[in-house]
Amino acid sequence: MTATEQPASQLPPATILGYPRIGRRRELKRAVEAFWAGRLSEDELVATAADLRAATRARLVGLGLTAEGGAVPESFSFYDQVLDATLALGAIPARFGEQTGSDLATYFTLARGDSEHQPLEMTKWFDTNYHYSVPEIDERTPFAARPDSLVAQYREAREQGIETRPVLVGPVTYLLLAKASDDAGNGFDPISRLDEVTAVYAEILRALAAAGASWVQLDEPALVSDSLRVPRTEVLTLVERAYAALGGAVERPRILLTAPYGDSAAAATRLAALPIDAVHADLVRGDLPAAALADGSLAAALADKQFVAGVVDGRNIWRTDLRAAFETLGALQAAGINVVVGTSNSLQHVPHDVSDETKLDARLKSWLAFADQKVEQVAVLAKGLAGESIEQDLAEVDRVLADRDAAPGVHVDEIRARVAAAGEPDRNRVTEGERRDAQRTLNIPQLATTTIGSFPQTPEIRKARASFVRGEIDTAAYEGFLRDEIASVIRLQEEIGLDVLVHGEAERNDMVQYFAELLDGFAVTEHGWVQSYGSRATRPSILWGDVSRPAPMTVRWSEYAQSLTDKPVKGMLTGPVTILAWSFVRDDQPLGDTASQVALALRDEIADLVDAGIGIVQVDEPALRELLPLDRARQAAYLDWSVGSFRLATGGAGAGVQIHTHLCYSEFGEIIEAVDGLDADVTSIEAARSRMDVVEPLGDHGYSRGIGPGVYDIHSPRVPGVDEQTELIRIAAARIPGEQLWVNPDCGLKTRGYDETVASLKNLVTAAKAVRAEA
Ligand SMILES: CN1c2c(nc(N)[nH]c2=O)NC[C@@H]1CNc1ccc(C(=O)N[C@@H](CCC(=O)N[C@@H](CCC(=O)N[C@@H](CCC(=O)O)C(=O)O)C(=O)O)C(=O)O)cc1
Ligand SMILES: N[C@@H](CCS)C(=O)O
Ligand SMILES: [Zn+2]
Repeated sequence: MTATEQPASQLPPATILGYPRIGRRRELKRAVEAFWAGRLSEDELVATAADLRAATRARLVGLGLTAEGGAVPESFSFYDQVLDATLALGAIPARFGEQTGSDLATYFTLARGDSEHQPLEMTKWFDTNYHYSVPEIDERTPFAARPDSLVAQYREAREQGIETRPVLVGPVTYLLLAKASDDAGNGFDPISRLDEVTAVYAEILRALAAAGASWVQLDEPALVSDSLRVPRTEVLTLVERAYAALGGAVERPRILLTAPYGDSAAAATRLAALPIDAVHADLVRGDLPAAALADGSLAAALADKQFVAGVVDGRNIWRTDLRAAFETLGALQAAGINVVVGTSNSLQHVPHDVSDETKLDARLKSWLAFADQKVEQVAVLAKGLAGESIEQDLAEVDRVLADRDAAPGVHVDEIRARVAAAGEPDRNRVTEGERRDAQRTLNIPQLATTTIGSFPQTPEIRKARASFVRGEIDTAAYEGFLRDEIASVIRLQEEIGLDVLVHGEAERNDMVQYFAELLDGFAVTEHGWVQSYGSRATRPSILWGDVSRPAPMTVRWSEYAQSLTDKPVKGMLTGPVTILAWSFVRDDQPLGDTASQVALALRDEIADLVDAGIGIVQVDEPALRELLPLDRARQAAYLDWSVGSFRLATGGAGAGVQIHTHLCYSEFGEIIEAVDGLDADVTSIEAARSRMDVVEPLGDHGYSRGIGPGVYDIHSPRVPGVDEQTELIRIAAARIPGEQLWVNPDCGLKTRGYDETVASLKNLVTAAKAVRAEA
């Protein structure tokens, strides 16, 4: 039987794990934000979402997925897939009280908070730049199946003539990503409630089966991570327990269990033995166990199920090497495995469609594949597996890959020679003590106050930039606008009484894209939006060639800001690791090599800033933790090149130049050694939400550099009072000497409004003064 003649119960030969849900023109963002602003009714929002889903399904079928049999995933979300699971499980934390509005109103209250409730915390989803809403679970959290919206979406698709596959975060991953709520007893771990939660999943599956769903997809990326609370071997045992129960349920759709974002090889044979119907593995970042594949034991274990081979990369935008992927698939099929062609993970991390890009260089464009093109690739590979000739497609990709390799700018001899010549001495500054002495001329007070860099990106700033991009205002008008903005931000900081000022980053559309636009080797997109969290998105730049800096990037803005004040103004750069993490990077050389090129460009920028009279330069690395491999075995090598690239960027700064860095979204305790290794003079970190928990490991570690644990949580419009910030500074000051301790917010202020920013910063300065006076 060929793959096109699968029995009805089989998953069709091509599928993807998920698709972007924000819409090709960010229709969902606009609708959701209009709803929040009261400009759109709930019915209108719901209708817009339904239209988007219908368009997505139709497109996926148009691109080659089968309309029947569950090939099309139903992976829509209004805000976040983990939050969707929280609602589907009825796991509303008690602190939100009785929610009397609609389900959607409750959903957004959990996501965003309201005047009485802090929102659920947001944190990074595995090693991606996507953020999920962290479930809060305790011994009493109620669990009750709420499958209504999953069932409704499935039915909606059926009415459209498409039989979709509902997608849900699986029970083990859900609980391992959850945190114990503040009401939980000491030592409580949400995973202790796995059996109850699994029973609720079984009910959800029953409801889907009753609605007619033939397949459901449960995502268990916890299977590939060494960064969770329990060791990976135990995750596998938990998965076995949960799926033995789910698989044994009488009324259920067929279950596809996925293991995206990493290597599940060590678990493969045991996953194959689960009483479910299909398993997936990410074959881009991981493998199948070679020995079990060779001796036939894996195929034997998989005999009663399908295997979704994640050979098309859902994390980047390059055209897949179809010939290599086809060889992998062919070998699996030859080994007797019932193969379905799939993606490594959900395509939610890539933009919609390359053909939307009208300004990209045609040659570069021919190398790219966004979500739609990846769906087509999956479909082509499936045809090949079914015995159709796809040689033309394979040859076309061979040609494209060769063209990419030979294109001007991809390998630039001077850049490579400079990287090769960079040695250890270039990564080492003089000792910390010598630098501390040299930096005394900066006259930084004890408990110095500062901010992280950005001031509010007001609608006026965004509008001015949009007008400039559209050609409605000229360069002089736009730059005049930015200078006025900088002048006003400097004036404001002087009035507030901050010690170390910033220029405010008004000129930046994004802290990575801004640099990518000014560096050679990068391209930027018009419509390549990727969801970062909720309604917010970024346009990751495309790092396609060797990177160099044709001209200074930030110097004139920092120099202008410094000319307006006697206080020190920090220069503000994004570090090499973060520039890589938040871009789509080339996949034809080790990341460390690419990072060195970016680092050298930044090194030149720092030299120019210093020449222009800037004495303090902050190099942000909020993504340092994010890129830490999920697989422990690969972490040391990562830390080596990532820390090395930061040191290469900053290593040219003289002893008197104070280098700052900033990290947010970090489990700081986990990477404290790496942060120490950065050898920055001052590091600001997120700490307000965890009430300075981080200070403890710092004290234990004997941390001797400058440190600024955030005392103002910038994630919500709430204004932290003087007392609250004083208390946090006191906690830090009890552990960290005043000359080492900096007082700052958790992160940049770009998403905040001016009213709350000014009030919060005034309180911050008052609080710092109060604690200074206590010394
Ligand atoms: C610190 N964070 C960042 C991450 N990744 C990045 N690449 N950058 C980051 O800063 N990851 C971790 C966190 C995630 N946090 C955020 C926070 C905020 C946003 C966000 O607000 N995104 C905006 C888009 C920002 C942007 O690129 N703006 C551009 C384009 C603006 C735009 O949409 N223009 C409109 C027209 C505007 C008008 O006429 O008024 C249009 O094109 O239609 C700019 O400023 O020029 C968002 O809206 O989602 C993201 C991640
Ligand atoms: N300098 C940046 C860092 C964000 S992580 C900002 O202030 O927005
Ligand atoms: Zn930050």
